[in-house]
Amino acid sequence: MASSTPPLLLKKPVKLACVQLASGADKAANLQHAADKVREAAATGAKIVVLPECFNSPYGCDFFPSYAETLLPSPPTPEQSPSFHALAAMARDNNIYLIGGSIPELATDPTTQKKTYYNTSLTFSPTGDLLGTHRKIHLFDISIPNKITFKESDVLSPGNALTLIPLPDYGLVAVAICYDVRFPELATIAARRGCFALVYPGAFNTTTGPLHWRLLGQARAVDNQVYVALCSPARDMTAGYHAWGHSLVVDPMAEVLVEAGEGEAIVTAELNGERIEEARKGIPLRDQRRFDVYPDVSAAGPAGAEA
Ligand SMILES: NC(=O)CCC(=O)C(=O)O
Repeated sequence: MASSTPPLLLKKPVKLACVQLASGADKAANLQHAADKVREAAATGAKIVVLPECFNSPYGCDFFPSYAETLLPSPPTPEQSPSFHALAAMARDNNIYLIGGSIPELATDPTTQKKTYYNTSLTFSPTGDLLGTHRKIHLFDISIPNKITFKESDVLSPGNALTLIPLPDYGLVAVAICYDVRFPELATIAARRGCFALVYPGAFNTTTGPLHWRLLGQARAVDNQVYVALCSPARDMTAGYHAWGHSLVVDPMAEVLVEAGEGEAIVTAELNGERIEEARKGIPLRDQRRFDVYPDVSAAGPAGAEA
């Protein structure tokens, strides 16, 4: 009997671009600059374009409330969320899938008027329709003496759902944000549910960036035999937070296909479903797992609230 070949997770090859964007304090200027850079990225032939974490504001707890936008009910009005409408237009005008980095989100309880803030990523289709929303699940709370202390949870609340977004032309993509990359279970669950790529808008810093950014990108790729894209803001030494930069794309064998420096840049890579299948045939982890010895983290639990 002929053995059946599994369908490719990525239906056809696609160019993905990470836009390592320089942003400042002026939101309108940031949105205009993002639109210019997304157009430039699309002109390279990229059909999936990724922006960085907090692309429309400086990154920091002091900034989240004043830059936050209301996203629900969806679609918001242009007054509630200029960034939502700017991202939708960028996707539509360039005929691309746009993984729109992240923005601070404000959710106001209609009964109590209590305000809750999230770090939220929006993904749009080439027709400008919202395909998925990810609220950062793992908040960036760290303290490394004499180096860096950061506590997103002082202001932000965590999201509670893994996000898998179907891109009709290509397949499923998993979107998570920055510190989420440190949690391998999240990536593994997304990969076992069939994504071809794990995409993380991020903003690592100059202490952990050199040690962990590339390593984590490669680790998530080699663990899961999928593509990984990490997209950072450009470094700005005049800002309060110094982003690491080094946006990159890693292939399913953990080879870094492309990596930016610290300044503004657009990096692109071709993703091909055959590469995922080759990696999985050559090193057949998927057939060798020992769920009789350890549990399958993707089998149970509440993590599955997809886009
Ligand atoms: N914005 C973030 O989540 C930063 C994460 C980070 O720098 C890390 O070391 O993790």
